[in-house]
Amino acid sequence: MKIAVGSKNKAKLKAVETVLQTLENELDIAPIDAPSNVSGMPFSDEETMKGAMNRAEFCVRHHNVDLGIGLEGGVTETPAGLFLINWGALAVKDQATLVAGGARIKLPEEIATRLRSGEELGPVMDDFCQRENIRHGEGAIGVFTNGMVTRDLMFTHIMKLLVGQYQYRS
Ligand SMILES: O=P(O)(O)OP(=O)(O)OP(=O)(O)OC[C@H]1O[C@@H](n2cnc3c(O)ncnc32)[C@H](O)[C@@H]1O
Ligand SMILES: [Mg+2]
Repeated sequence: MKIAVGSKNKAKLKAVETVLQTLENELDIAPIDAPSNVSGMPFSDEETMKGAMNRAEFCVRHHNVDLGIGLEGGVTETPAGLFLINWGALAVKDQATLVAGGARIKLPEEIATRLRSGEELGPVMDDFCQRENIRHGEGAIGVFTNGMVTRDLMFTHIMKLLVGQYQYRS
């Protein structure tokens, strides 16, 4: 099975490999710089979902693959504060794109304030933790859940929701 993933982020690629390996041994997974065509820091469910769908659909439009996967992180305002959110999309040529949402947690007010003034979560997290490339590893969700749910585990759940829907439809 040929798969293109619209990202080179390590946490995203790990989740895609983990879940697709349970389907088939012969996997050909290509990481692609697919444009999300949304802002670098999406600020709503709608925008984050659109980013995931755009990445997945770009993969099947521009590459000869069976499946295109798009995973996108963002934030959204709620009555309880600014929440970290994630969406995933699975595209197959000439079929409706499947979507699924991930676990969400409230970000600390110190982080939320910086995002509301226009900064991106990736660099803000590295600065906050005084470490590099948190977005490729445990992610903000891993940091603020004490490692209980890391970014790759959260994306693994989204991937299971996508692949399960794909199997149900087939
Ligand atoms: O290379 P891509 O696939 O774009 O991966 P990314 O890490 O930039 O991830 P997204 O574009 O999906 O996320 C949008 C922004 O939010 C940041 N972000 C999202 N989730 C994060 C997390 O759990 N930890 C740190 N940064 C995160 C990310 O670094 C971007 O600045
Ligand atoms: Mg990004």
